Amino acid sequence: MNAPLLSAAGISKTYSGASRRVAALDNASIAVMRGETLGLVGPSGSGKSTLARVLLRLIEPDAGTIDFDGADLLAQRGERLRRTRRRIQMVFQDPLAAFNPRATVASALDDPLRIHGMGGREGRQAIAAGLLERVGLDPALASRTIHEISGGQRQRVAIARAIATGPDLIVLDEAVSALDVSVRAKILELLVDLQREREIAYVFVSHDLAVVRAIAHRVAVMDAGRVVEQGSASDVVANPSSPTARALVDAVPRLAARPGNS
Ligand SMILES: Nc1ncnc2c1ncn2[C@@H]1O[C@H](COP(=O)(O)OP(=O)(O)OP(=O)(O)O)[C@@H](O)[C@H]1O
Repeated sequence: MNAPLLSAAGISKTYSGASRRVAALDNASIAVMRGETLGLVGPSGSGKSTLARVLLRLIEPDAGTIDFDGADLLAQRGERLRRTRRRIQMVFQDPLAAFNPRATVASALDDPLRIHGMGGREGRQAIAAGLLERVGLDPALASRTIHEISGGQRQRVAIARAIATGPDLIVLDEAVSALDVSVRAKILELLVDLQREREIAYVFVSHDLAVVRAIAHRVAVMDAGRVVEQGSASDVVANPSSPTARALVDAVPRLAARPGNS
């Protein structure tokens, strides 16, 4: 069997505030294969976002190891880490928070290309136009500000920015949760198409099991900072083995009623 693209093992993280300590991750482990989508589900506060941010090296864990494509991710610093960052991108729930709202779409796309030294100024403009087209946006949107486009368009720009550097992995944290149902379906379709085209792996964090069921090959179920169950998306939905997964499935009657739907 092939080695996973990313494998995180024994990850623990405690937040220490002035008055209390929160064990957000407690010995959590996941693995993601190249080109696959791992759905990360669990109740509110179970540690999904913290684990996503640990994978992106936005939060340093207290314990654990992360292997990314055969290298120790947590040991990487400086130029070595910068090169890896190009290969692990992110899309978050609220693109308004992720972008400077007064920046133009063109500059939002130019940033990662410039930072990673991809193309000269004109080359980057052409790449950005191609990216916009690929995510289903009119390249004429390039001159608008992030503030001036719709939520669905913003999320497409976020996806364009994420794929700009040719990543192997994109971590998506509630990336479609704020979108209405029809826009959500189109964005999920785009993500699936991009994955097929470019063999990108996704870690797809969502509180919505129905959405995860639609996009993920495998699912990891989190509770209280631990991964309590991992399996194929159809198995976890049809035969949840942990009380946490059972509760998530029961909360979506439509899913429980259609276990054979794969
Ligand atoms: N910066 C922080 N400082 C202190 N505690 C935090 C911080 N971020 C998260 N926590 C706590 O850590 C735990 C895990 O939070 P996390 O956001 O990772 O969970 P989650 O599963 O993503 O939740 P949700 O689905 O509600 O977004 C929660 O108890 C949360 O209150």
